[in-house]
Amino acid sequence: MTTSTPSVGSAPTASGPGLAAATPVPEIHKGLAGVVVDTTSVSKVNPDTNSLLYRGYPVQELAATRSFEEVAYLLWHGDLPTAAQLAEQTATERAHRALPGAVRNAILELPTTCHPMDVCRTAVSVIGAHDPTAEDSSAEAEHAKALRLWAMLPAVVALDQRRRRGQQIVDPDEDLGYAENFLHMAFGEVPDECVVRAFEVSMILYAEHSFNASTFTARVITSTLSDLHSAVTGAIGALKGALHGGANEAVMATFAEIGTADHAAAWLDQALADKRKIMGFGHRVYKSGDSRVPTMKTTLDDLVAHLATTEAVALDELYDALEAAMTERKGILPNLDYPTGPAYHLMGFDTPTFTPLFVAARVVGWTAHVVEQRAANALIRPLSQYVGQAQRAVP
Ligand SMILES: CC(=O)SCCNC(=O)CCNC(=O)[C@H](O)C(C)(C)COP(=O)(O)OP(=O)(O)OC[C@H]1O[C@@H](n2cnc3c(N)ncnc32)[C@H](O)[C@@H]1OP(=O)(O)O
Ligand SMILES: O=C([O-])CC(=O)C(=O)O
Repeated sequence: MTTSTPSVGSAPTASGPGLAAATPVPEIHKGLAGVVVDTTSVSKVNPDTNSLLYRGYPVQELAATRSFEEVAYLLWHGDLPTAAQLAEQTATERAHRALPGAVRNAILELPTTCHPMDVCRTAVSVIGAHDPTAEDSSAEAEHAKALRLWAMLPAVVALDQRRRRGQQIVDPDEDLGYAENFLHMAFGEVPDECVVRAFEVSMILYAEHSFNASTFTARVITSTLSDLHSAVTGAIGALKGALHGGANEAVMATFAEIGTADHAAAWLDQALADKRKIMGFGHRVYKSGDSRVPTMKTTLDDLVAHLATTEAVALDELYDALEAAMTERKGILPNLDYPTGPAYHLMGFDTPTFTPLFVAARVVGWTAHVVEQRAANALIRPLSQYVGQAQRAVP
């Protein structure tokens, strides 16, 4: 429903259609912009220093030196794992990679006309329905469920891409690390180390980002004392939108529309004249660049140099040309979805699979927030300013 927008600010009174003359106008924070709603110790996004810390560690350093498995442990437990802790987590993760038959069948029942994010969302819901500990909200049970869900999501994403391509499903390989196994299940082989590392870096960078829209959704759902799978299912719905995770898919659509680097500036001028949002640019919190982009862009450049195909080089040139034009015209910089889109394309993923890859990474952050929200819960229920009809009698 569209209503007249109340003034944003702290004007003391308002008058207008249907409002009593002296109704006080509260300060409206449209989109909750600038509002601090709670504390968190999972990650710190600092737009002033253009930095992102996971449990205190700079994400760039983690991406350069650590595995995604180690980063997942860090986000869930607050500290990097010892060798024994990592070994225990790894054993559990590898033991839960294969999808239960009911989950696999539920995915295979879904039409290939639906978006892969719908498949992810449905799969998590089915996994929850079959989990005998679904209603156990102790921190221990929540961590165990989070770990199993994280272990299963690569199989969900890979299976869905393969069935859409009419390919045989590839079973997980317990001898491979998380990233290698994910790529093995998606493509039937483990690609070169450069590709594996690029994929792993993207997973680390995508894993967590404080109170973004999908994480906040997970926290809202948790705040009602609902269960972890419901929280993740809702978060997937929030991530799907093009203003959030769906932008990595939309970036490739933009590149396809532009074609080649020499068309980027003219395309952008027309798109801005048409008041279009340019996907992969801008951010609610960072206003002078997304802290994760330099790492992911270097990773993309490494991938392009490694592949050294005409297509890869042309895509990188188009990337640079659109970024340069957008910076010059609007001063709006890329967010993480801008380099991950072309990187996933060059790795061989189908474009609609990009946002499910984000899901597979962000499930770590979401579930860390579910546990944190539950530990110090308050029902999340903001207020609104009513701007509809004044009270009237039913005729
Ligand atoms: C991993 C992630 O989820 S990162 C985000 C991924 N999303 C995208 O890439 C989608 C494109 N980007 C956007 O739509 C926005 O930048 C958002 C939604 C991410 C953040 O937006 P907000 O903080 O709400 O800022 P808002 O949309 O009000 O933008 C402020 C101004 O910059 C403009 N602007 C911001 N981003 C863009 C963009 N990508 N293209 C064109 N203009 C933009 C707006 O039009 C607005 O201009 P105005 O003041 O003249 O009206
Ligand atoms: O923080 C945000 O609003 C969006 C984002 O970059 C993310 O979720 O990674």
